[in-house]
Amino acid sequence: MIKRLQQRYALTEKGAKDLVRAALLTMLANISLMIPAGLLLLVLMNIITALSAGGDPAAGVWGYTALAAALVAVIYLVHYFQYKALFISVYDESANRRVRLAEKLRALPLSFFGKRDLSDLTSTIMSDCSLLEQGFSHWVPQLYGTAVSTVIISACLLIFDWRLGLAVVWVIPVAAVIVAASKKVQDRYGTRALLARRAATDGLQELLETVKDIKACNQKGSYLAGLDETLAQEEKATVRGELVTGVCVTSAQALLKLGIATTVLVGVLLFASGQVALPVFLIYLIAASRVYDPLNNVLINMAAVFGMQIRVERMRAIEEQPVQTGTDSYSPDGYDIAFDHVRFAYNENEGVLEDVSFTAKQGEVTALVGPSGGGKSTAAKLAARFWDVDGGTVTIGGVDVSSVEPETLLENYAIVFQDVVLFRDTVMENIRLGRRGATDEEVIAAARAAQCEEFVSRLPQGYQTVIGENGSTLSGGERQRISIARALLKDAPIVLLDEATASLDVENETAVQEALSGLVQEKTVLVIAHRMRTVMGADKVVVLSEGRVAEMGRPEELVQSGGVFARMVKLQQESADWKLKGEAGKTAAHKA
Ligand SMILES: Nc1ncnc2c1ncn2[C@@H]1O[C@H](COP(=O)(O)OP(=O)(O)OP(=O)(O)O)[C@@H](O)[C@H]1O
Repeated sequence: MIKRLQQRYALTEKGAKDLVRAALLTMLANISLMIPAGLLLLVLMNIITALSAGGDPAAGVWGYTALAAALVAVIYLVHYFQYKALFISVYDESANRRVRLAEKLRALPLSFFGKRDLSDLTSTIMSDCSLLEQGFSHWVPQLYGTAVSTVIISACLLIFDWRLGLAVVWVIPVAAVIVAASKKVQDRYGTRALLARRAATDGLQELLETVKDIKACNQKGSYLAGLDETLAQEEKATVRGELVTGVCVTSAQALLKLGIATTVLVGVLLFASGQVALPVFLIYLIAASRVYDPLNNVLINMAAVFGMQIRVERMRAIEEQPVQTGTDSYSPDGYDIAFDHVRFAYNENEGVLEDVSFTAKQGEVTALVGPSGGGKSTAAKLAARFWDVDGGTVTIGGVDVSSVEPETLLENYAIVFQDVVLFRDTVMENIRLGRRGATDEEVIAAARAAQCEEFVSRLPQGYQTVIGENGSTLSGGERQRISIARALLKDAPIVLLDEATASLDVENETAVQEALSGLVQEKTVLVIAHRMRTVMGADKVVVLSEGRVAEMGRPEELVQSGGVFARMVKLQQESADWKLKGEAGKTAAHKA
């Protein structure tokens, strides 16, 4: 049973055991609430017997009082343990689930994130986790616990007096059949509402991310009309879902109320014909409401329990994703990066790299150049095992990167990407990310070498200034210099630079180039650069065009050979002579 619960609700073994414990304690709590009715019956029967025999109706009052006090203590204890089982252990499992999910996301390859919508992932991590937390503390144990306690109490009621018992319990299986029969419909409408809500969240997130471009393109009206439509669809789907649930649940609840009526009817008939005593009749009336109360609660939450399954599936889909694994320690022979007949595609049948072979030697700068979309960034990312190749191998000092655990592998890489990621933290901490544990002096030295000093000194609190989300308070060039400082601080044997100096002005670029020359000494440097100034200083150029190596060699040799590279150099020289010219309100490119 534990295994089945684990599978059904994506729980750990401990989580499943806690769920069973919580359900058992809920069952006990429900049953314990019936005990006062039993005691009341006992007291009433004794009083009636005493009165009819002319005895003292108050006899045994102290005994009953002591029994009642003991029962209160038992009920309190059962509810105390139920509370602990429901909330404390369920929240433990929930915390573990979140940590497990975060660990999993950390270990997943980038290909996974490329295929998943970010807002969908965020909602799985945030809202699905919260909903499951609520489900396992408020709904699921109650569902199972109430199901068992209802069967037990119903059996007792039927055994004690089957006629009154039947009058109370007949509605329960009928209500259960209504709910079970409506499960499919509730599932269908619940899923539609969830998908519509996701589409609305996606739309809102996209709006927030792209509001600048939408305004710039003057598309606010048409974009908002589309978003309005998505929100209207969500509203419609949610209302329909609620309506279906409402109809099913209210029908089942109304039926339960009918049970009280049949109990009264049967009870009055039996009492009038002298077949049951008044206290028994009254106790069945009390028992009826006690049985129906927890059932009512379960019915209210039934739709939510049905809806939980979709979220469990989404959670499980993430948990079952294959992760990139590998050894935690490796001993490469130097740090040459070698691509050997590498084949790679992001999506099936859409090859990006085909039969790519080249070596970036340690102590040299290897420049990847070529037309846009040729596969330069992809090759650099494969070198750091952001993705795994589909064919061939990528090795570092002779060790296949796919055999090394990604985090261990990345310890040997300093990477500067085109799209710099900064955190809402101080400049100091943003740079320290390059090497945790670096002293303030080391951070400042790296920042100086990356030409950050000049703009940091202008910030209100210098290195302690908190920069906005993703460095929004800094210019593109400043963000990139922080990223270079990080790489300098890391001082790793392999350096990957993707258009590292693209956002810098000429003056800063020269300074940063100097800093980078210090960084790259004795290292394996793979640089992606469109600017020929950067490329001509490289030891080796690999021209990637349409995913294949078109040419390879020293830059001067390639210029001489008159191939693709020579053509690129010529084009860049020509483009340096072009300028924009405004003419009668029109701006056009003309050759000067
Ligand atoms: N995450 C991704 N998912 C799917 N396709 C991608 C992804 N990243 C890149 N591509 C595709 O792979 C091809 C190579 O892209 P890549 O970024 O490696 O080229 P590049 O030579 O670095 O281009 P650029 O010089 O413009 O940066 C392109 O067709 C691109 O559309």
